[in-house]
Amino acid sequence: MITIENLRKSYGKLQVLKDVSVSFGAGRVVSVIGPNGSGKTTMSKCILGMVLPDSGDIKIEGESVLKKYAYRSQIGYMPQIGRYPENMKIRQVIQMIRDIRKDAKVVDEELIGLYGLEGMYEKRMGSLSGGTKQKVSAALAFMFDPKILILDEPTAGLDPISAEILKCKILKEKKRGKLILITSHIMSEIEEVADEVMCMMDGHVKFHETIADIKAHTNEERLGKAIAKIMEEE
Ligand SMILES: Nc1ncnc2c1ncn2[C@@H]1O[C@H](COP(=O)(O)OP(=O)(O)OP(=O)(O)O)[C@@H](O)[C@H]1O
Repeated sequence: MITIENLRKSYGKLQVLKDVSVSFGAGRVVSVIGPNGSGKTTMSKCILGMVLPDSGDIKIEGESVLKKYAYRSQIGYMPQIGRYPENMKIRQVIQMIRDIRKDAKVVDEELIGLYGLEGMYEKRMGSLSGGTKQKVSAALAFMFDPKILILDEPTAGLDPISAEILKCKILKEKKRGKLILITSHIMSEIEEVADEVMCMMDGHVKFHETIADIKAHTNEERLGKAIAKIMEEE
């Protein structure tokens, strides 16, 4: 579904992506892991067209998406920290996005309901707690039934019940054939929702394997231990 070929990106002298090639298939949840600053968000932003790579290509269903924009309506994005106009009410933000996406055939309001956001519609974005802002971001990311979801540390700041709601939603959408890329540092969470782990290190793909293969070839039951073993080995 997404194929990344020889992607490179530098910010000034800092080479953040050094020849990244990887592909992700439909109906999969892929956890993108790696140390802080290893280039995970930069790769996601390249897929989203928010950062232009210096070289390489990104294809979605076989077609290059570089310098194009129509494809973005197929991607739902939940940023690490959602930034919204402070003065707008939740209701207005949701309405604004719905107006921008008037063309959307499906409007999925499941998370709005499960998170009880209607009850908070008149609150201004600037007055919301970090977790509530995350809930708005999650609801918006899933709203237009995108084929691809990119979720950057989606459960950070969510209480356990709200995190559980999001994990159930991720698994439900995966079953419907979506590709979901999740950046997370929480091993237990990765183990619960992901099928594959892609590990970035120093701008390269360190490994990209299914969780079952990672456990099998390291002979470790716990994913955290298995990953630590791979890091030590290489
Ligand atoms: N717009 C930018 N201008 C300059 N440097 C940047 C920019 N965006 C990111 N960087 C740098 O690129 C490197 C990779 O950042 P990136 O956000 O992709 O890492 P990450 O793996 O997502 O990290 P984290 O786990 O902390 O979220 C970092 O050193 C960061 O400071």
